[in-house]
Amino acid sequence: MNHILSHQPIKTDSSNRFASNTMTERFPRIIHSILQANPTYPGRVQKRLEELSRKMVENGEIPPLVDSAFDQDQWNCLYRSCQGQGWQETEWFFAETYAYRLLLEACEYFSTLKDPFGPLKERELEQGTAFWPLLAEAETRKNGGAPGTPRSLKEELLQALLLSLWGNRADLSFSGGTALDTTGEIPETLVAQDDQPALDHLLGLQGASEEAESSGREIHLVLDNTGSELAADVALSLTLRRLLKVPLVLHLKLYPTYVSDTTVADLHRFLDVAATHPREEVRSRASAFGAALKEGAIRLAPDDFWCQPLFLADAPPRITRALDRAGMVIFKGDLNYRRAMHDTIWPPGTPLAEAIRCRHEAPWLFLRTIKSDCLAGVSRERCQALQAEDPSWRTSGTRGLLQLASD
Ligand SMILES: O=P(O)(O)OC[C@@]1(O)O[C@H](CO)[C@@H](O)[C@@H]1O
Repeated sequence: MNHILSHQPIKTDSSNRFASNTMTERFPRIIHSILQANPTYPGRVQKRLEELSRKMVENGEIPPLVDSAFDQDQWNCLYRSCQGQGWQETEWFFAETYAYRLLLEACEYFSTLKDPFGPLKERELEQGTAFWPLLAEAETRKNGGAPGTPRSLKEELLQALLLSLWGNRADLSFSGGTALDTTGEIPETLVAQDDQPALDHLLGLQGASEEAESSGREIHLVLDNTGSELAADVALSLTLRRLLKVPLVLHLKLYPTYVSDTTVADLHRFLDVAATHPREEVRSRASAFGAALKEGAIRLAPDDFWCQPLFLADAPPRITRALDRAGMVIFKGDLNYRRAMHDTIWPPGTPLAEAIRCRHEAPWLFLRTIKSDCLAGVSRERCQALQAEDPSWRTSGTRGLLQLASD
């Protein structure tokens, strides 16, 4: 069995093969890729990274942060939950998230602001393929109503949501990114699809003008990876603005983490490269997004909460207040799903509300390519059928979900 059902967060021990493998093999491979991508790191940085990798492989004790930093006290408080434990015998959500913070410390990020994942992110942008979702959005916008394109506002919204969902496959902490599926149809590879209630709610937010902001009709989008996924999320943002005329708030990571998770710097770098793309559609979409940022119709909300091993039920008031102001919150990706569902493998059929364990004023929509075992809200029958079809369905990144949690 790859995983054991329980009401507790996934652990990095033998009870969960994928989590255990993350700490013994996958994260050490990420450290190795960072060393290769940053050949000019001084010896002391290389040594710290190699030591971090060795400790993980050998199930060494998880170390505290040692360099002073703005968030050191908070992390040392969080660290107490695992003090004395080894990397292969603790909660996965904490271990993995903290490992990325230790990686930043080893790379002296806060004294150089040099993103250790920068070369990897840049490589994806240089390929040019990262901008493909913007071409798909431009195509839909141009051909609206033509044969084979969305005929209704609902269909167009759904196509943008699915483009964003499958954009989550391109995640450098999981793979080098794969082609996006933008057929717009709901493939059978979605294990849950609350598309109709989600679309009905989104349509109810339609605002004729910007007064929508005061009436709690903002749509909040909690971003995930930069590159291809960000392109799909920029396309989704532009579609939501064009069709619903609602203001958007994009939540991002305050500093680099999980290899390709989007920071404000990443978003501006993405727009700068898109502005010089050979395809006019990409340049015009980047320009439209930049204009929406400039006029305040799209706002950015970076926060280090999204870099910490805290579940949404334990979010600080500044985050809760912001999300409760929304007309809908759209959470992108696997990590944010884990954050909402207490990174637990809930018994099949467990309702989302039971897994989330906190009240939220706005409906929460999850657009996730499934890359880890955490799951809720999927029936026993569906789980059994998926398991019979492909035992790796929970971690292969080939299944997705579009789930709506409304209190
Ligand atoms: O949030 P994303 O980028 O979609 O996925 C990130 C992630 O969930 O994917 C891996 C699981 O395969 C984890 O190591 C990591 O937390």
